[in-house]
Amino acid sequence: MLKATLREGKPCIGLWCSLASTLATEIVAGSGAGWLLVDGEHSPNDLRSVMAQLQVIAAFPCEAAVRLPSDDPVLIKQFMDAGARSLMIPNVRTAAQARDIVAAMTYAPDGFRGFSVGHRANQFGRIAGYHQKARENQLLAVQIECRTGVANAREIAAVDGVDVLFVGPGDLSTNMDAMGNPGADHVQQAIAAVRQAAAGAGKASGILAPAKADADRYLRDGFTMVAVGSDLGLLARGADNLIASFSR
Ligand SMILES: O=C(O)C(=O)C[C@H](O)[C@@H](O)CO
Repeated sequence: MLKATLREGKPCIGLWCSLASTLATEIVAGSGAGWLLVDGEHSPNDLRSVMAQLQVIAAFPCEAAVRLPSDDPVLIKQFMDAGARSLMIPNVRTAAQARDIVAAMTYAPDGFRGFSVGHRANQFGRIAGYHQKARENQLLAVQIECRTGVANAREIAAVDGVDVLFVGPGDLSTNMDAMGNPGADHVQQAIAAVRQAAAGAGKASGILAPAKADADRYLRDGFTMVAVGSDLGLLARGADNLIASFSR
């Protein structure tokens, strides 16, 4: 399981599912990836399409992590009830925000996740003790994507219930006046600071790195939850390159 692997400090290679396609996600789930990110932020996904992708991923030894469009506690409740147990939340900037996200994922008395006796997450009431044990199997990856998040990374990493500091290289570089250039020196320094903040709190760090050289370097540096490509990128670039190969 992704959470156990990361807690052992071991890397787990993942892929990003951006096409909002159950079939494409099912194809990618068979790749041997340790986790898949089902994107609800920048992809035309909704609760039903994400649930359909969770259903197909369930057939594979691959953890489904769902990125929500925001830290909205109503969405956290709905997507967790639909079976998402590993969440990625974009643009987390403060420890207080991280604590609120954890609380939204947690049943009372430690949190305020809405209670329902039966849903997909507990196999419609068939998993005895689900509500009492739910926190044990949940994973929270918070995205650090701006200067404020980087500055607060140590405090965010220290929040109980945060498992991963996950760098969004596109947003981070954009928010650091280096749009589209996460390789800029000052952005790389920020990325390293996030990794170090996570490590200092005994937490994992993650990043999306579709270029192999970058992914290899981030893995060497100590990132462990690393996404190394996406269904969208593989299809678009693969199609482009195939057609171009006949026009030379
Ligand atoms: O900021 C980023 O980069 C990410 O969080 C990943 C992107 O949102 C992903 O959709 C690829 O473009």
